[in-house]
Amino acid sequence: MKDKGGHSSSAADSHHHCKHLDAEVEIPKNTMVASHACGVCGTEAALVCGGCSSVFYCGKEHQKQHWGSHRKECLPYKVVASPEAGKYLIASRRLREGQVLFQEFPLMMGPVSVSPLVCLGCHCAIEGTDFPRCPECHWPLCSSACASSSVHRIECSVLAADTRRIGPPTSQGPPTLRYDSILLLRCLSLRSNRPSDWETMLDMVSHAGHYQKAQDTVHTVTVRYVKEVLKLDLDSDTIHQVRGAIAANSIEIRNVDGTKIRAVYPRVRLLNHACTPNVHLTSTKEGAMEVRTAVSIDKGEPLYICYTGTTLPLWDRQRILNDMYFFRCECNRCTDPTELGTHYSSPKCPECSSRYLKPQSWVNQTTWECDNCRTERSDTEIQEHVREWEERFSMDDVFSQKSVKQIKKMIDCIESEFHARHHVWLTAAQAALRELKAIDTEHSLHLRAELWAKLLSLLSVLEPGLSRRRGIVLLETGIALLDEAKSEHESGNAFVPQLTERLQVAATHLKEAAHILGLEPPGSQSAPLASKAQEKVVTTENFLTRLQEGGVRAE
Ligand SMILES: C[S@@+](CC[C@H](N)C(=O)[O-])C[C@H]1O[C@@H](n2cnc3c(N)ncnc32)[C@H](O)[C@@H]1O
Repeated sequence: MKDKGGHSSSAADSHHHCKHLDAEVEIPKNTMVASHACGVCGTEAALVCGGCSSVFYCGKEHQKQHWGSHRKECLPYKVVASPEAGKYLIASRRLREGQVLFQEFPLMMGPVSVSPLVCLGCHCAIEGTDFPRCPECHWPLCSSACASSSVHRIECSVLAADTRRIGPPTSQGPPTLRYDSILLLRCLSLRSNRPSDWETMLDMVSHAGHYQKAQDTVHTVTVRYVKEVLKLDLDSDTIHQVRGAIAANSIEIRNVDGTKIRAVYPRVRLLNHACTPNVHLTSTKEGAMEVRTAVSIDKGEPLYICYTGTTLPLWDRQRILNDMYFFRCECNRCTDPTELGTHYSSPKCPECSSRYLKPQSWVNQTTWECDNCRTERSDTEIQEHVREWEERFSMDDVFSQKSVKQIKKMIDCIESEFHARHHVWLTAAQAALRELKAIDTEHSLHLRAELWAKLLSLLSVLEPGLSRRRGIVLLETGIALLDEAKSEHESGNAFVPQLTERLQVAATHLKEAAHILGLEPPGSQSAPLASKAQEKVVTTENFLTRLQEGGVRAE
């Protein structure tokens, strides 16, 4: 856990200013300054702002003079590039945890590539079979009014060229790739409607060449539909490029009704990937994306989000990154054979049972080896073994009708086969917690508290700092400890020092939960959870006070 600092934001800011002016403004040796003019007097500049590297000064005097206005624009991050990772954002000064770096609206949004029926006007799911269609292009809508929504107007006349109605989905059914063309058409429309956004679109990394080479079905069908059926007046290369850019840069978000849609953002798209992210994304209720640091970040460190989900095993993360983003992840977690001490993807050695097998490299098709008895297993064997266990425990009803004792026995059995931080353990623990919620015995409360605490310690490694998910797990762990303490106290068997200790831990977790969830943008779905965490802090502290006064009664 990172230190929370305890500075007020204004104190932290003023600290940045001083450091910024006194220590960070020396221009790097190789920087060309001849072509730059001082941002104040226009004469030749010798210094660059160390914060954003975008404003130049003839000397410190003018830099100090300019800071009053420049500080509002001086960005805490900047864009750099490398041959291996392309362009990406790095911290341009030390960032404290929980700092909002920027908020921005999408360049464009639209349905996910393969989607169930969704309205092209408001992006809400279309229910039932008797839905209206746009009178011009015949695509399904949730209401006739949505035909005239500004977002649907972008593509409607182009879609209407499909007079044989090959594109519009005919009825409710499984998710269809026909929706893949919608965001593509919207992004292609930027060319004539919003030239500077079109430049941004063309600047995005596109893996179109890979898709074409692999004859990717969705990519091929969509590009052919746009070119050959809709007869869009654009060369095929540009259509391929933009479709590839959308695939590599769009982010899945939730529409107001919870439907999955996707959006491309001008700056968020510059965030590279790591399997343990250090920045956190949240949608605001106005539809902007807020980018916030999850942990404190040193100057020069890249800013990372996780493209795959932090709780997938090693091979699933690598497969997604390889197949969709075309790179091999070499982050701290993927290059550490213990995955930061969690052994998240590895089983116990089947021969000596004293160690966990470790991948010999982080690529697929590796071998896994025990560093005690040197037993080896192939990647395929390991994945199959883990998958078998996972299938048993990923079913929703795996623990239904089971007693607390039976649930505990099944979890113990997993812990004898895998590390207690393995993802099979996580899958099972989540299913067990859903079931235990409905069982109100002391035994159940005890197991709940134990599982939540272990889950929290795992998540604190996989997704450290101020992520919303970690906030929710802190809240649940705090509540579980509080409930356990109340129940023990009511039963009359409680040992007060032990109870006090447990309540103190609960209060710490709940306070942190309230802090993390309180950082979510106003009006977001997490706002009620922040209030709930705050209420539980009060309950826990009252309980503690009464316990210390000796006249205890649990609420
Ligand atoms: C959303 S873009 C990120 C910005 C991108 N680097 C650029 O140059 O525009 C995703 C692409 O960036 C590259 N990328 C992202 N994270 C990476 C990493 N950790 N290592 C190597 N390449 C990475 C991959 O090409 C990926 O498909």
